[in-house]
Amino acid sequence: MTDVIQMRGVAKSYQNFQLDHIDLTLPAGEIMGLVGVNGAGKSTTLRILMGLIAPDSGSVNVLGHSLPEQQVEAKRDVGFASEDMRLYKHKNLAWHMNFVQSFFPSWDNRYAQHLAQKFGLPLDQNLKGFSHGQRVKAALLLLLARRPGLLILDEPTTGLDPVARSEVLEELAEVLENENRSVLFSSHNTHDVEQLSDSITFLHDGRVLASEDIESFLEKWRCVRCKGDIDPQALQSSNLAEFRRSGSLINLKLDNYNDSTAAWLQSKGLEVVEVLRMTLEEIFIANVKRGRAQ
Ligand SMILES: Nc1ncnc2c1ncn2[C@@H]1O[C@H](COP(=O)(O)OP(=O)(O)OP(=O)(O)O)[C@@H](O)[C@H]1O
Repeated sequence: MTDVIQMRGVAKSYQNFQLDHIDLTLPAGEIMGLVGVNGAGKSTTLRILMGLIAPDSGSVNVLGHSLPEQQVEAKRDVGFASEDMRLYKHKNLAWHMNFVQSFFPSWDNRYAQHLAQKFGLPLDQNLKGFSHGQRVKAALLLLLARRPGLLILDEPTTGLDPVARSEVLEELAEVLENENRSVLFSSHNTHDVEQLSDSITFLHDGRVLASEDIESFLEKWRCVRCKGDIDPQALQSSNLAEFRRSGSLINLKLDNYNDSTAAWLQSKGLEVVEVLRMTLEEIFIANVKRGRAQ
């Protein structure tokens, strides 16, 4: 399988922020969520991939094209949507469809009509009268109908109410399920990512904390409740993300949990009371806490 995105050692410094040697790989046909809190560096990473920002160092390859040298070729087959993508409020959706079609020979008009119907978008109404959710859907339609080989979406669900968010996600999930699409999208929200993605990259403070398929994350992380008294220093391990006393219990958040972990805890004098699976949100927070401590 070929990779549609390869970033190697990409760095970018701003006055108060540093994107720190980012390695990112997206295999063809996969959907990856880039998750991080505000200011983690998600937009900067996506903008570097679109050739909108030049990195200070490192290499970037998109759809087999080296950036920035071959960005014209790369962009032809990439659909990029971000919050600052402007649609013309005084034109209707049909006008926008014609407009995009005139630039992209790959435009699929039947598919565009199908999506307009599916998203419930009127073709003849000026976008001024569209709700925010309708505008997000219109922007997605204009991207998807170009049938790009790679979609890069910067926080596609930001600013949507819960109902519109769930509609956009459901429709996007359905559209993507039926197509062999490669997608990289950013989000603050692990629930959005869980619905859509095959894999997740957690970004924090300009660094990649972890990057894996969702199943692996869910398999490897556990919250372990133990009885006993122990100095946290005695449990120091790169797998321990959190140590918290709660009454007579100790709560541990552990990465790379396996059969030998309980035996290891017992050897430290702890009695394992309960082992719980963690949600992706809990795993994200544990990753951030561990990242801060390192
Ligand atoms: N042109 C710039 N000049 C200086 N600093 C910048 C510039 N662009 C971004 N930054 C800084 O880089 C950091 C990362 O910003 P970025 O927009 O990539 O984060 P993000 O993860 O997308 O955040 P959000 O979720 O809030 O959109 C921020 O601290 C921001 O202030």
